[in-house]
Order: sequence, then structure tokens, then C-alpha cells
Amino acid sequence: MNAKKLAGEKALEYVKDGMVLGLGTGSTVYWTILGLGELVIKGLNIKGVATSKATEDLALKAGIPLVDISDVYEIDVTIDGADEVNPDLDLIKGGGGALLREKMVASVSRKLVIVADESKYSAHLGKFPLPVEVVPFGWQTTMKQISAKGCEPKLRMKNGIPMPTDNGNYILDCPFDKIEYPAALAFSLNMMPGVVETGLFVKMADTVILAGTSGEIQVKESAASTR
Ligand SMILES: O=C[C@H](O)[C@H](O)[C@H](O)COP(=O)(O)O
Repeated sequence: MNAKKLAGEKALEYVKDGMVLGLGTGSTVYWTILGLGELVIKGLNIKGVATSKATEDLALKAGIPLVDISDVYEIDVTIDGADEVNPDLDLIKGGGGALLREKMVASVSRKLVIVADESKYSAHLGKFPLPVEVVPFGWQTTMKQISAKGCEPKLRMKNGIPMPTDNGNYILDCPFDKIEYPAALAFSLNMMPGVVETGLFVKMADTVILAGTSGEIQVKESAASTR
């Protein structure tokens, strides 16, 4: 069975008529967006806020009406994917480079629902290299500052050039291996002037839906979400 499809479609249970929805990015939330499109055709009245240009294109093709983040006071529910989830439901995100807009959208959402296949669940964050969005100016300097925190960052490339994010920045992929204190690491990285944002989402997820290839679905609820 397609675990991503199972998880993505399960999240449709959190959607109600009249909601403003944050639409995440990636191959798991792809299924949520297709499902939402079908519900819209059947008469569901929702508005979406896209977290990337790719999601904007997909949502428009699916027939979902979109609004800009600046045009809403708050978002009812955001549904998004993750690259890694720990038992506290802290996350690593940004494998697709959308972490900044995803975090901005999540920060104004009353509820953040994460959809993932069960391989993303891990006792410690860090197996997946942490994406950090940095400004192009002096990116090598920022990279040195991040190295001092105990990893060897790699500049993300695409077609032979640094991959630009939707915001015109670069991504440094930072293999920390094992992140003991996600909040402390996020804070220290965010203190660096060249860092725009990190893919660490600490105490942001309210619900995580994990699906396996044999069809089982686990729904984990956070006791510690700070939003
Ligand atoms: O930048 C991308 C996002 O954070 C994605 O939500 C994350 O990489 C998970 O993507 P996928 O569902 O394709 O594994």
C-alpha cells in the first residue's frame, strides 16, 4: 500500500466546511491536496494558503481557491509533511526547500497536522540532514558558523547551481547525526545573522499521522504544542 497516500488522505478528516487551510508541500501532502480538490468539486467551501510555488500550482490545478497569508488573520488547520518526527512530535522539515513558508504558515495556524509514512519516525532527530535557509550574501561565512555547532553543511545544488528557494535564498543541509536538544539548536542557529530559518519545528505539531505500507495508521497527539 502507498503509505504516503494513506497518511495524506487520513488528514482530510480534520477538514470542515468554511475553513481556511494551510497547504503544506511535498509528496505526502500531495494526496491531501488532491483529496481536497475532489471535495471542493463536491461542494466543500474552503480556502487554502499555499506554502510553496509548487503547492500553489498543484492546488490551483485541483480547483482549490487560494488566498495569500497576508489576507487571513489566522488559519484553522495546516496539513503538511515532515522529513523526521521524534517522540515529542518535534520535526525536521525542508527536504523540499519549503521550510520558511511552511513555518510562517504553521505559526499562524490554530492546528498543525503532520502527515508522513512511518519511516519518518525516529527516536532522535538528526538522521535526516537539517535544512537551514540562508541568505546568499556570505553563505560560506554562515556555513562556517554552522560548522562550529558540530556538522559539515552542504550547499544544496540543482542543475549545477545553488538551488534557490521560493524566497531567493539558499539551503544548507546540515548532518548533525543526533540532535539532543532541538530547541537549543534552533535558537542558536536562528541567532546567526545569515540564517533566515531552520527546518526544526519544535513544539509546533499538534497531531502527527503516520502510515505504514501494510495499511496501519497511527495518530499521535502532542501534549506540548505551544500554539
Ligand atoms: O520542504 C519540504 C517540506 O518540509 C516537506 O513537507 C517535507 O520535505 C516532507 O516531504 P515528503 O512528504 O515529500 O516526504
